[in-house]
Amino acid sequence: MPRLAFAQSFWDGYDTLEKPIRAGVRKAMAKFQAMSVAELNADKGLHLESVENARDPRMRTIRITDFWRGVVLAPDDGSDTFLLVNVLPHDDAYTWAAKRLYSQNSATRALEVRNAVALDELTPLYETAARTAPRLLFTDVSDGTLRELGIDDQVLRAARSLVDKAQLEAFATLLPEDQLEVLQYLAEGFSPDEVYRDVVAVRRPADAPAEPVEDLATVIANTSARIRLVTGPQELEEILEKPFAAWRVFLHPSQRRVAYRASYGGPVQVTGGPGTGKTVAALHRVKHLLGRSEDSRILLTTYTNALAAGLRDMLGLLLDDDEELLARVDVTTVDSFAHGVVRAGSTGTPPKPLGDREQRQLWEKVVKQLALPFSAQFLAQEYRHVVLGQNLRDLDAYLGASRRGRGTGLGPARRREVWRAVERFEQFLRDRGETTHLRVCARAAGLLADRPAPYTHVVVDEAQDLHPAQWRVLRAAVAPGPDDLFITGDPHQRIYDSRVSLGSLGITTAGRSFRLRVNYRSTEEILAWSARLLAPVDIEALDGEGSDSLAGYRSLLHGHRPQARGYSSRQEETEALVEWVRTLLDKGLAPHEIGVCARFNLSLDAAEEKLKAAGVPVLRVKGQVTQGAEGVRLATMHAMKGLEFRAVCVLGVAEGSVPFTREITPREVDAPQHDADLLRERCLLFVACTRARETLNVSWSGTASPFLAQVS
Ligand SMILES: Nc1ncnc2c1ncn2[C@@H]1O[C@H](COP(=O)(O)OP(=O)(O)OP(=O)(O)O)[C@@H](O)[C@H]1O
Repeated sequence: MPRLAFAQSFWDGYDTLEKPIRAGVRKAMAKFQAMSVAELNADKGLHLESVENARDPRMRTIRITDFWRGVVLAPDDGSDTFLLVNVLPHDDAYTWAAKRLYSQNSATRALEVRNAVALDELTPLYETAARTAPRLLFTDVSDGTLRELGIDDQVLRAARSLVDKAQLEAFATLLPEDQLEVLQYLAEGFSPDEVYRDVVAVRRPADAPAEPVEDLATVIANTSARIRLVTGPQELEEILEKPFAAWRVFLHPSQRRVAYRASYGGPVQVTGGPGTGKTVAALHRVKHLLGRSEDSRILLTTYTNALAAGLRDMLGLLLDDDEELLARVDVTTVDSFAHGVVRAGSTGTPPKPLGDREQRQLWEKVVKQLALPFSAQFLAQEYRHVVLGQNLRDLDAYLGASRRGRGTGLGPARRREVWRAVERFEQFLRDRGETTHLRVCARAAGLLADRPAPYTHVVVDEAQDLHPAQWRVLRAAVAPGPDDLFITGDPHQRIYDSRVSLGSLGITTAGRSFRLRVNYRSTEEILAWSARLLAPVDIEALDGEGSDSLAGYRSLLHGHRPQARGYSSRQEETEALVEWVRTLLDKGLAPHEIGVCARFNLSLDAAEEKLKAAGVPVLRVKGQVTQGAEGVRLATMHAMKGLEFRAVCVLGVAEGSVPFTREITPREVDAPQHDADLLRERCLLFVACTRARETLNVSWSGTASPFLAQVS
């Protein structure tokens, strides 16, 4: 019996096919599992036929319905794997198939596809223009180097005709996948060695013979990043029945490498810009760790309860709702976990954690009572960054502590005054039966330190915002050793005021740090626009050592440029929002595929009212997102973390609001804190904008936010 495989190009369109066409696909595919090659060729219903004037002689089409045909790559070398590459209306299927050429990449050994006809047509035009260009894109890379990286004759000629990155992007949909990625990395300025390591080596099979083996079945087996092999009728039924979630199956090689490495010597750090599949990598790591031993117990954490609920659903999907496996994973936030530990270790009612605003009020009371020369804001920050950040328990520890990163110097006399304030603050909390989340974390870390670690592995998503007190809980939840911590995060998305040096907390990732660069969520236009928001600033690395960058960060998707527009009044801006939402709904977007966000809940109230009045269903996202409920999602910028929508409108990006003046410590009070506050607000806008998959609309009334100066 022949074997059957599905290319990613087929899945890209599968979910949008109508029911009868999907049924046709299932019926046709079942035949591939039931008949011999000779029977397939003779089957009248399937009508397997070759494509006239095809660039690839192995191209065939098959009947799906009267009007739809499947495009199949058929082996002609005696091997037995058929590959379904697309399903299209009859005429389109033939045109598409005739232009495509499948080939094996000489370096990665994977199967790639190109639009050979378009490449032949376009290259000479670009070559003519290139003759008079002052500089070509790949001047500095020799033919020999390009060939070692898998570039073949046709692609080499095209590459030599390009003058800049924009032209490379214009070729992107025509070029073979792995070769395109090699060229994109080179165009970003990565050295050939780095490109070999990050693009070729991660794909090339470990046991690849010196000379490529060319039979189609072997080449298909080398292409797990883009092709799914189906082993039996049950698997076929399952994958065609369920909505297809590409992230479950087709990992980018850089994702697969980090998630499925058998074992690491210690903590691992995976960074990458928004939408690069860090959460997906974390989930696959959980799957791998569960499969390694029946004794593994895993803590999977993320930042908010809403995100934890989303992770739980995704994990269920990835593990096919296997109850035994799911029972071995706790998915929660660090705070909830810490509360659980403290609750289990104490009798009586546990103290109630206060929110930021209530804590600020308490600090104000302290300042007033003790008549101190500090502001409540200063004390709250000192307590958070220095006292809790370093887990200082008494005056002596505080007197000797480093206050790196704090702008105002404090001599011993001043420190004594601060400590008096700390003691008074904590006394207030005790008297009122209250606490703070970070104090609960400090307590939980202490309790965990005295007992055997409850987990064999801890996987941390959205790690960039965790406070040292939260890291201490995670450190204590698993014994130091191989595969203890797997950490994913993006320092460009830091939106809370946390500063960490992971090394000083016993979490060293040196030699085990990886970066993801391909964005699966947003179009290149949205990414490039959003990345410019961060261009003027330096971003500290996730582990607190050195800085991070978005070099090489890119998307394979293309679309419209984001719109940024100012209005003369709030009312006009809200009216434009309603119009924008209506246009998207008319285009066929479902309400829940549209996200509207703003810095303040107040701005969302106005938007909600206007949208409702226009008959548009809306749903406020606060904490948990109600599953299944329909409505345009309205969320503050903070609540947008980790979410994504086909279209996003960021409202109210005006001076005074973004950055929010009240949240910015005056420069004269504390210069480093002032800069940190501004950076946090800038990152917040970046997070909001990078939630958009296809459409991004940014608006304001009055004067635009100063952060928009670099992008428009
Ligand atoms: N290998 C993949 N194939 C297809 N889709 C993928 C893949 N990896 C990730 N995605 C999709 O890309 C989107 C972003 O992925 P994910 O949420 O894991 O990224 P992230 O890096 O954690 O993003 P952020 O930092 O912005 O929260 C999701 O819709 C996810 O399903």
